[in-house]
Amino acid sequence: MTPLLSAEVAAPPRLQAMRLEILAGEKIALIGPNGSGKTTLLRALAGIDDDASSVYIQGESLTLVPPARRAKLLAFLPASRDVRWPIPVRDVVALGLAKPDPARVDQLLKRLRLTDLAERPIDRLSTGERARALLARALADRPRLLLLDEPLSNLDPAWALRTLDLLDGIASEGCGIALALHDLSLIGRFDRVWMLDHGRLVADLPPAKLLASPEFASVFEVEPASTGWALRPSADRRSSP
Ligand SMILES: Nc1ncnc2c1ncn2[C@@H]1O[C@H](COP(=O)(O)OP(=O)(O)OP(=O)(O)O)[C@@H](O)[C@H]1O
Repeated sequence: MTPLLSAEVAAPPRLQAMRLEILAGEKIALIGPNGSGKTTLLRALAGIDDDASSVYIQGESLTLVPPARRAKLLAFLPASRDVRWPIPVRDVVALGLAKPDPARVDQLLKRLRLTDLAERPIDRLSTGERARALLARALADRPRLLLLDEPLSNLDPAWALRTLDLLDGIASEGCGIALALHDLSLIGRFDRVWMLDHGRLVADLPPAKLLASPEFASVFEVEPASTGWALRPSADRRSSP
């Protein structure tokens, strides 16, 4: 099957070279400790930084397509929820569309339960509400590939699950998704996991295999416990401060 995304990433010194593919309808969880390179990788795949990466979506080179076509191919959601402009939520969502489509904006506001907040300036929303509004903007033009940097991090448990359900529906229509997250309990919702460590792709595995792999044990200093996760015994914990 021809991949939806085909990329050779080269973003030294923060990322080592890696070759990546995403199939249509595939959902990838991107995990790794703080500073391992998740944001850098998503930005490289989105063609944001001026690096030597080569990214093809549906066979089209990201560096060659005009901006309007690019918006149809991919959307990138940054991890920051910081929006300083007092723009109404409705208008923020509309910014995700190449052509005006008020019906689509209404549909997304309803889907993300933002209709009552539609006229409120986005800088006067809670962080989680703002996260939902920014996600709505990313989804607006129905891009083929979604690159989402920690979209669940400010959401309450119900909204994290609703968002995953929403993404399941979008993936079932053929959209590819790569999503950075820290909540390891959610990786079972994804088809594959890319695990980064110090800028290197150290595993590309289905979730169950990843969790059982020696790479997981060595990269994350945690292990499953009755309370969720527990720190693994390690030299730095054994020594007194
Ligand atoms: N603008 C920058 N210039 C130089 N180094 C940077 C810059 N931004 C990030 N870095 C470094 O690149 C490395 C990867 O950062 P990146 O933000 O991609 O990590 P991450 O996995 O997304 O981390 P987190 O889980 O904390 O969000 C880190 O060591 C970071 O300090």
